[in-house]
Amino acid sequence: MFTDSYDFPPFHTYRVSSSTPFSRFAIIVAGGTGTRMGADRPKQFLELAGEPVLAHTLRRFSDPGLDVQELVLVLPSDQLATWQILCEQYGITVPHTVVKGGATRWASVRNGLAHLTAQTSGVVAVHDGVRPLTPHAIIEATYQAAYNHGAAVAAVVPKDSVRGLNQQGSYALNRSRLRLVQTPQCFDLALLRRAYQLPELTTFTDDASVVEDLHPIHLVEGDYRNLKITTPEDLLLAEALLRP
Ligand SMILES: Nc1ccn([C@@H]2O[C@H](COP(=O)(O)OP(=O)(O)OP(=O)(O)O)[C@@H](O)[C@H]2O)c(=O)n1
Ligand SMILES: C[C@](O)(CO)[C@H](O)COP(=O)(O)O
Repeated sequence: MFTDSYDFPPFHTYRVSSSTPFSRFAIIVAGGTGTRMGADRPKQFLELAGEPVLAHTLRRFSDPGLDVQELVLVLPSDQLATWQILCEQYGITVPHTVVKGGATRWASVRNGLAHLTAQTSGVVAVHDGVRPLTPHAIIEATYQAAYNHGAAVAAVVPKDSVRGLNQQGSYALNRSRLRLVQTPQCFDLALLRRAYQLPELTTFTDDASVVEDLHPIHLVEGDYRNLKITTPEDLLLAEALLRP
């Protein structure tokens, strides 16, 4: 939870906090093409510290301490064979199920969720395949917060000043009231299913924006190291952060 004066109140409790263990699932979305990276292949397959970006991400979620029961990996529909080759080449043995992605992140998440039909209850994390550095504590805290509140996403305070745009030019925004949203984004399974039955809107940029009309989103303090690999310099930063 954030502790500054603009902390979001815990709007209402979706489920009372308890030490009862709950089932955990994860959907790793890696169905994008990486246009902003401009590489010769989707950025999730690029090498980071000796192995594909996606291998790092999968390993974070397969940490036995998290006890994720089912790991679904969503890939571009024309890249399934590539991933199989990479798994053999790099000896990637993390147990996971591969699902074909869609034209948008929303469609990829929906396809991943459709794979969890056998599951009746629990908390599901949606995580960008291109966030390979997420600390264990952030994943755990987001699962726990979603168990207690129904919907929880990791977010950080902006470090830079922020300006909005208008017809005259631009104007200052109060950054203490803003948060930069990361993944994981964790949800009660039934809630996420309901949200993804609604039509896709062009305003959806993440899962919180899909769910928020149905349920308040609880923010968990994220981590500046939880980079999303988007443009070439992000890969350099990630390499530096992984250096012992
Ligand atoms: N149709 C899509 C689009 C995106 N994603 C995934 O959503 C995450 C965040 O998206 P982004 O960083 O925008 O990835 P890309 O869409 O690949 O990048 P770009 O927008 O530069 O093309 C990534 O792990 C990406 O693979 C996905 O699963 N399916
Ligand atoms: C989901 C996300 O990573 C949260 O910050 C982000 O919204 C993805 O946006 P992108 O435009 O697909 O990179």
